[in-house]
Amino acid sequence: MEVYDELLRWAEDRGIELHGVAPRSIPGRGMGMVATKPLKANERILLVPTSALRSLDTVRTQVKTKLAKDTKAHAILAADLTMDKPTSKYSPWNAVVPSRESISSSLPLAWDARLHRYLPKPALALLRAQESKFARDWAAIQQSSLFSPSITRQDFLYTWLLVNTRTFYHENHRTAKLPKDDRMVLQPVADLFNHADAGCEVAFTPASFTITADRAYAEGDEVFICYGNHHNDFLLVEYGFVLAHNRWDEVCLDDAILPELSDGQRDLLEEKGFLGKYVLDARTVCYRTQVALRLLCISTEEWEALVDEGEDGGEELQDKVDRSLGRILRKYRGVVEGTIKELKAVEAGEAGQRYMLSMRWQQIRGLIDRTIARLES
Ligand SMILES: C[S@@+](CC[C@H](N)C(=O)[O-])C[C@H]1O[C@@H](n2cnc3c(N)ncnc32)[C@H](O)[C@@H]1O
Repeated sequence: MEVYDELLRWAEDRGIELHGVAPRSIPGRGMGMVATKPLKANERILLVPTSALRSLDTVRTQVKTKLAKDTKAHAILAADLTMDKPTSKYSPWNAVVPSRESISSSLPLAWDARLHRYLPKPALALLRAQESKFARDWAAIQQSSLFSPSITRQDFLYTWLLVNTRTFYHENHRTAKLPKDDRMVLQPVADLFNHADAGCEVAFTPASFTITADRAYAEGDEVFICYGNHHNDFLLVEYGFVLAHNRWDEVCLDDAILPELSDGQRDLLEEKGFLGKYVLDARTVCYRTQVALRLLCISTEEWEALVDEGEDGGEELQDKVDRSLGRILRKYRGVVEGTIKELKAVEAGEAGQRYMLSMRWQQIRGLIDRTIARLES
């Protein structure tokens, strides 16, 4: 625990206040914050003064001057972290952030690319977007004379992913003029809070960031914040984990529904703005799915009339739609089962990465099973 004691001393020197919480190692989650005494709802548990943030205002002058003017904040912060030496003023913080191995094991961007095809569709789309952001930022580093000798792609990928998983949204008079995705800061110590689908309140003013208990916690409880209302495909790609219980989780049904449609039906759905992005959550299928399924149950003319009038077609049609959904989900369940089986035979990547993918597909299967059971009840 020595490095954490050192971090806390360093944090105190910078005006960071912890009240009733302390960092602890949490199995399966790296480090996390734990209540060191009973906490009451609305009790302030952390304060980080703005002066303690690592932001565009604190990066080295050479990073600012040598990178092109349009370089994104993500790349600037990552470049600045890459330049930290063991003697850096941030070394107590650098000593506690996850290792290179832990980052590259957990985040799909750093995985063996042969595993990417096993990501669910929304996760793969997020990964492709992340790949192009990283390529843009890596190009900015390579085109500059910032690093001499130059750094490797792996060096930069590590700090880029650290920034990806540890930054907080922050606005000041300067960043308010920048695009939203450039308004990011690193917060030593606050970045040790893990995520849950509901958690403590995070707020900022020009003077500080604060974290306030959302409810009472007993001594020893892990205290979470919520990184956002994210489904598990998002958490997997952006943060490298999935939650076992996630009220925001959802499953994309495109691969279940699109194959059921004829070319003509797809064209029609596209024309009306209802092609794809079909989503199932714990309670319901989305409106887009309801509209698309109706096209499988009635004539094109009847369907167009319903869509144009914004009608649902009544109970009898809803029964047909529910039966159609049940049939499609039972079929898609077979596809999901096939992916889980296939993953058992895959040798690419690490066992833990394949386990994570398998766990995600099992969650998808669970959501499908619960929906089938609900439709049949
Ligand atoms: C802001 S950091 C939180 C502190 C981090 N656990 C550490 O050891 O430094 C975010 C990272 O923590 C991990 N994490 C956060 N919440 C988690 C959770 N509920 N389950 C598993 N890992 C989690 C993920 O690796 C994520 O990328």
